[in-house]
Amino acid sequence: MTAGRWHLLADLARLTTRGDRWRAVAVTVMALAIAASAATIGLSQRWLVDSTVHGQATMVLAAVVLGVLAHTMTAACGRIESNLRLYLIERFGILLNGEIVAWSARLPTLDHLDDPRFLDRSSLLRHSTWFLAAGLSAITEVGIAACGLLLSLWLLAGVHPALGLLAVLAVPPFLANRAGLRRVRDARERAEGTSRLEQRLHELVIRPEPAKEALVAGAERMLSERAAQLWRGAWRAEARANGLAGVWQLLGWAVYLSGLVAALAVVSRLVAQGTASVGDAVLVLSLGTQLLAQVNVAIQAAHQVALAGHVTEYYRSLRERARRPHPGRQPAPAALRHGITLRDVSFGYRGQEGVLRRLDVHLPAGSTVAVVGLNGAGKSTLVKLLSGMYQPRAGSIEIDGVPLHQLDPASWRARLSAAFQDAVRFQVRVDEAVRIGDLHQLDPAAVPAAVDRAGATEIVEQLPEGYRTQLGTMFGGVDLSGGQWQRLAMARACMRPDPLLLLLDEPTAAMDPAAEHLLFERFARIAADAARSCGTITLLVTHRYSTVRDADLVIVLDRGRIIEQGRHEELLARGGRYAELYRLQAKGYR
Ligand SMILES: Nc1ncnc2c1ncn2[C@@H]1O[C@H](COP(=O)(O)OP(=O)(O)OP(=O)(O)O)[C@@H](O)[C@H]1O
Repeated sequence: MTAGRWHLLADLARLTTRGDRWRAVAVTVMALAIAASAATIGLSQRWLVDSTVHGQATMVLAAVVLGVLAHTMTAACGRIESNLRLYLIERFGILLNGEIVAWSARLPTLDHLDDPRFLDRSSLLRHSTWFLAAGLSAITEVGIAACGLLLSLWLLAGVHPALGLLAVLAVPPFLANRAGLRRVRDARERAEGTSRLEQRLHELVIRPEPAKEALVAGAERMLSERAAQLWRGAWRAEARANGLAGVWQLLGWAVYLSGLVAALAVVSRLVAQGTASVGDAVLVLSLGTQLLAQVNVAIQAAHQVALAGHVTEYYRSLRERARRPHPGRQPAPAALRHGITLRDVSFGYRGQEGVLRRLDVHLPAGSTVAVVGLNGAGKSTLVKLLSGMYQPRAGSIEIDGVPLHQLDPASWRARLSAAFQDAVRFQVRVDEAVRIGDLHQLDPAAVPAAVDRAGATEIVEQLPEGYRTQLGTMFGGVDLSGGQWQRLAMARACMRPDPLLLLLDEPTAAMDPAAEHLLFERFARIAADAARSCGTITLLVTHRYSTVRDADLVIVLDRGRIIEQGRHEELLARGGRYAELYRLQAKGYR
């Protein structure tokens, strides 16, 4: 184990005991008491045998009392200790899980969510909180088992120094165990990607939205069989590694057991020669078998520590990533005065290039900007860059002349409002689903006002319990139509009173034309008010050209490039790609 991991385990040890120091101390005391009583049992047995041989009745009685006390202490302390240990492990697991989720959510951009390595590691980490927690308590267990071992060896060496060699024979089971467990750990790590895929396939069959497509296509059987196949594959690989680890362990134990048999032969000889008592032989038998148990405990605990030590590397890297200060310190401006300027901006997702190429455009403060283009042109990607979810690979985005990466990401996001085509269907109460748009708004009137701005009041009034209606059937609530969900998403986007940038990425794709028309009329008024008060820019991504006629600026994207920009009339008059697409769509409606 590297110094870094020890460092981290020490960190985690502090975390585990945080707020529960006394329980942690109690566990350690109990474990020490168990280790001491194991040796006492051996001693009482020797005492019992020797006093019986010498006919010392009082001593026999005292040895029996000591033995009973030691056994009682082992049983009682064992029970209390294991309960306390479980309590600490579970408590720590909850704490750690909360931290992992909070750290992942704190990362300022989204590119880590496109990285399978990151996803595998964080999934492994979330599945391993028990290992981490158990690994920590295992550190004390290893220490205490080592103390117990030393005590037993000291007593054995007291009978004959050669018996102390049993300690050396405990090394092969340790090494064999380590080799086997390394295989198990590697198998688990290799299987993590497969188990994520298996989980995903499983969700496609058990969740209502994807399940309807799977059912229509008749693919549900194929999907569940594929999921089961993946699960079996991952399980077999782990089972194989476990089997091999078992073989290694057996080999290690075989070495130790031969040593124990040899130790018994030595002590029998000593008894025959009269240099050791029968009690000594009983002590060797008792301690030798207990030593076996102690070594076993130490091996299990060392296994836990090794597993925890490995996963802690991921824990540390996630923690460091979440704590790394963002270079952006400046707060977002109170109002936009000039606007947002993209200078030679290029971008590609992980391992890709050319999703956006050399964009140069100025979005004036207070304007309404429409972005159009064919599927895959890069429209949503532009929205993600403007919201700071991803950073340009080249060029810069400037907010009133300040590069976006110099702004504090939280402060910039607090001044954004957004509604997306694939809006999240929050399965919570209606008022909560809307309030998520701005959790800082404490005024109870803010939710109905936002719902009204999004033209969704009628929808809410028709629900059985109005704003208190539970949404989504997964939790016994009501389901909405696609367009109704989108209206709630729009209401969420209306929660912030003074956004600097209102991002609408095909927010009305699921709405009927009448609803869309009404909504855009309302939004035009809202945008105009916001533009007057703080220079808000409204950026609308759409495939419906009829909705962009009134925009101050239309940007036409084609395979990541801006091929045209200007007002609707200018672009029509130019007779280029925009005019072609506009006329094509208008013809379809005639
Ligand atoms: N998270 C991602 N990781 C990798 N590639 C992505 C990701 N998101 C989008 N892309 C790719 O980037 C390109 C642009 O996608 P984008 O969603 O920006 O297009 P769009 O113009 O909004 O398309 P549409 O009109 O279909 O919504 C596409 O080729 C897409 O495959």
